[in-house]
Amino acid sequence: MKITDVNITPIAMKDPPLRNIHGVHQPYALRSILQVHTDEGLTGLGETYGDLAILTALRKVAPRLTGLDVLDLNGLERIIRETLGASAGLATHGLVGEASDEKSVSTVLSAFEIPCWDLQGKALGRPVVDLLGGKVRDAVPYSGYLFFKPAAHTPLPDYATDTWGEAMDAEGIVAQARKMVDGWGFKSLKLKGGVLPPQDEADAILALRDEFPDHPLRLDPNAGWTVESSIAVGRKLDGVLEYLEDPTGGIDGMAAVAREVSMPLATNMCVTEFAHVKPAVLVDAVQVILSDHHFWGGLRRSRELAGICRTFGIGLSMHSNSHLGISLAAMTHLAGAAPELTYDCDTHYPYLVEDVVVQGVLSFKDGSVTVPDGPGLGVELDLDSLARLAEQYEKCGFDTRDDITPMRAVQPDWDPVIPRW
Ligand SMILES: O=C([O-])C(=O)C[C@H](O)[C@@H](O)C(=O)[O-]
Ligand SMILES: [Mg+2]
Repeated sequence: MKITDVNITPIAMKDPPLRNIHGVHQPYALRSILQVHTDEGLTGLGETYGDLAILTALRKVAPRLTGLDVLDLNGLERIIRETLGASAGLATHGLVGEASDEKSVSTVLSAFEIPCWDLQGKALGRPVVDLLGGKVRDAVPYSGYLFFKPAAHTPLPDYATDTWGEAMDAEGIVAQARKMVDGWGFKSLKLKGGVLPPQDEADAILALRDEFPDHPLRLDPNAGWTVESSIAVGRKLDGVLEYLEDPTGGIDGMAAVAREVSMPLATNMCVTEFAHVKPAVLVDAVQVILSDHHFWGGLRRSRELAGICRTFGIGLSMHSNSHLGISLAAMTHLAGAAPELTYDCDTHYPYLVEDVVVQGVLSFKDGSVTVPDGPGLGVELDLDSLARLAEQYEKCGFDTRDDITPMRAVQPDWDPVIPRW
């Protein structure tokens, strides 16, 4: 089956004012939706970041894929490397570690690899999870992702504010967690930190522990703390956290914290490509790696990462960014076939109010998503929704994720310094 044509559609989806170390989410999050058409009349779906630099790279690669066999993933990688050249360097928003040429290649590779898996599954009449070796679980557990947030964006966007309300202290976070747990059934909780002083965030975790005595808890300040602050929080939360995620920056910084705290340290910032694994292992910097097929190079590479984690006794979890149903399906197939993945995966999905896939296939029950059993990814594009979100992209006025500028609308002297505390 050969690729005949590729459509890449940038879309914008409404997104609540979620806070993080950089600032606050814009009122619209951007994604690129890929439709890869073939000479057998089948179309494969994909979803990745919508930032202009990535969109430009995708558009450069797409015409060169005509004639490629959808099973030839090595050929796909070769074309991408040839097209992007040695200086592929796409800037990232910084919350997933440093940009690099290799990471850019991996990001673009993943974007096209997912539709190829979708096509392979559709051609065989089998779900992607079967192509990855078969199910090790019928449903993939996700964790409830908590964010400090104001009630509304500043300035107010042209749509109604979200239903989550304000959560700028421990009480607000517990209320948000209650909604997540009661509404979605999540069995574990992750708090996005780096917003309040570390001791206040530790207090929010302790409040969550009181309210949810049996839920594994995680805290992730995106490298917002010094080594000293990280150790202080780690000691305060001894026995409370399932893992502490990226408390501080860099492999050496994480190693210094790891030596002094009892809980595992997790990362989606200091080990984000294969070249980072060896230096991290040598100093035992991280005990859990959060995979993310979007920047680790797709499903095949994510399986390789899982094998490396198994080899070195490193735990495997899964990272997320604001995403839609195509990505949720890909994440669920991958996790559904990965025995190494023993932690609940991250997802931003509860914050989503609109999607490009036909509803009904992907739903959360008891915090888990059943692995779709239709051919390929098992999800179908809703063309009307795609057109509406594409129009929203044209009108929204953003072409790149930027959490700093909207923060300055609230606090003009905002300085996104890392580490902050
Ligand atoms: O685990 C993480 O670091 C993330 O999920 C990064 C995201 O960009 C998150 O910080 C967000 O959505 O603001
Ligand atoms: Mg993280």
